[in-house]
Amino acid sequence: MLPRIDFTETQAYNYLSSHFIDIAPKHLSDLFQKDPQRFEKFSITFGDLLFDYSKNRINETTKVLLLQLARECKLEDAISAMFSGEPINETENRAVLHTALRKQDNAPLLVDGKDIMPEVKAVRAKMRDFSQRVINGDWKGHTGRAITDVVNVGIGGSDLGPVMVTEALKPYKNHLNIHFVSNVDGTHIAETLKRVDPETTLFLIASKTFTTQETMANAHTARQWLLDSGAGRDAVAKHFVALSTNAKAVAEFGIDTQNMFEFWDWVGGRYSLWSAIGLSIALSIGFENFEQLLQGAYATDQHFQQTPFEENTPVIMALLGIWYNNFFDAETHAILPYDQYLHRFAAYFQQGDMESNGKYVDRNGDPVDYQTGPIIWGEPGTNGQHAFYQLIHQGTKLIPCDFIAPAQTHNAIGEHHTLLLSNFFAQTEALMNGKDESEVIAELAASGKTDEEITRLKTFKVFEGNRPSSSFLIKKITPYTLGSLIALYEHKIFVQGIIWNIFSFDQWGVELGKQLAGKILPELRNDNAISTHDASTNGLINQYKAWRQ
Ligand SMILES: O=P(O)(O)OC[C@H]1O[C@@H](O)[C@@H](O)[C@@H](O)[C@@H]1O
Repeated sequence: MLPRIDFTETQAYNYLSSHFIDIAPKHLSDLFQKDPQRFEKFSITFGDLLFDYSKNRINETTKVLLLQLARECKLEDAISAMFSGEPINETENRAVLHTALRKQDNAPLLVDGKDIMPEVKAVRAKMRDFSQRVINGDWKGHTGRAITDVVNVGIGGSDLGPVMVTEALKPYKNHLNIHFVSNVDGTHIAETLKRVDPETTLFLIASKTFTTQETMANAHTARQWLLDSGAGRDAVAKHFVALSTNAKAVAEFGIDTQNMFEFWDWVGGRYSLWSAIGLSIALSIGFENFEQLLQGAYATDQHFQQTPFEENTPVIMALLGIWYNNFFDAETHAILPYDQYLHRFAAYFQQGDMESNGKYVDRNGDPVDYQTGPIIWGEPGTNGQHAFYQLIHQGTKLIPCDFIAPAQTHNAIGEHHTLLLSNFFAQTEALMNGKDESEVIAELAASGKTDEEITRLKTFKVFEGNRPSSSFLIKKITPYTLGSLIALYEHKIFVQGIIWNIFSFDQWGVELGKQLAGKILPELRNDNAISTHDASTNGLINQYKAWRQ
């Protein structure tokens, strides 16, 4: 069982509350001036990844107190509980073992007294064999032609991870075209089917439960499309495979369970890209590269388990988040990759973080009286700079930012990467230092402005700075370093959930909307006026009925 500790009642929280009063008025640029060792003190190099957290509104005391907070919340026990397979997802009575999927050592891992590693390895071997056969053309479609296109049909955790990773690792891609269909909006599958050939397309029906409405609707449409093309029923076995925990539902759909890649209820959907759900990744970049991704994540798992908290990257990431969320009252957290290939990274962690820690009930079942998970958002730089950075620099909200950039690019074209990285460095510096009034006045005077103009304009051009950021500089985005990076964020989410005393691995908040949609659906299948809901919902439904076709 996970500990039940109200972190706001710890000694560390008390100390942090008074320490906050000291830190809040301090400017980051002063902290840097006073301490030439600041970068060395507040940065961690882990493999090919440099985590610089020195541009955060902390000093050594802050760090000591935040680490004390983690200890008082019994983080160490929680980490071993997760890795050892205790059922820490208590509301579903399940273990949380996405880490087992990337485990590289041979030690057994028991869940309910049974070693799960042989099954994990068997599915990995099956994925290796299958992906190799599809890639090298041995796996044929129903007319004997090799597969050219793969369509992953899934949503949420059965979509976002594979989408993000296949995009991030495009430089490693082979000849297969990979498509993703998630939305129940028929447009998504219709537009995808226009681009593929029924003779050479393989559908991966990715659903942990194999009951998700969107995925089932899209899967049935895809199967009908195949049959409508003239293919016989036996063609389904050559063009459909399932990635799921639910063998019964897979068989009912008509997919041979031979063509099912299994995973288990101890893998949360949003943590499942390491499982059979990653088959689209293995098909896209080859199994060796998929294994590299797992190995990179395993390196982070070891770092997380073995490194003292002082130098433990996910622990520090999490504690900084708590510092802003619970002391500075920051409501959001921006993830800003300076790498076009990482353009779905923030979207991926919107689910990862917000579905995990967007909860107001604590582990005792009581409502919390403090803030929990932040709103996660972000877009790649430099595009974000020309869109929302205005608010980050001069808005009224404090937005802690994570900047992520590779030192080496996969596309060394002219000076592009140098230009990109100059923006990355400049933004973190600008957010921290800002620009004071005297600098603004000097600049305006140098540009020939009159005294009157200077007086009128100067306040608009001042940047108060003191806006915090952390930077991840990665030697190169490879399957291995990407695996490490994703796992860092996963463990950050875990640490925060432990400290906030919430359950991070269930997602009851997604159920109510599904339930109500199930009730409304039959009401939309006829033309009768509806009066069973509130006035707004009735009004919307009735206008929809009046306007459709
Ligand atoms: O993989 P399946 O079971 O289709 O679920 C897909 C998604 O469904 C949502 O409602 C959430 O519960 C997500 O956590 C999950 O990833």
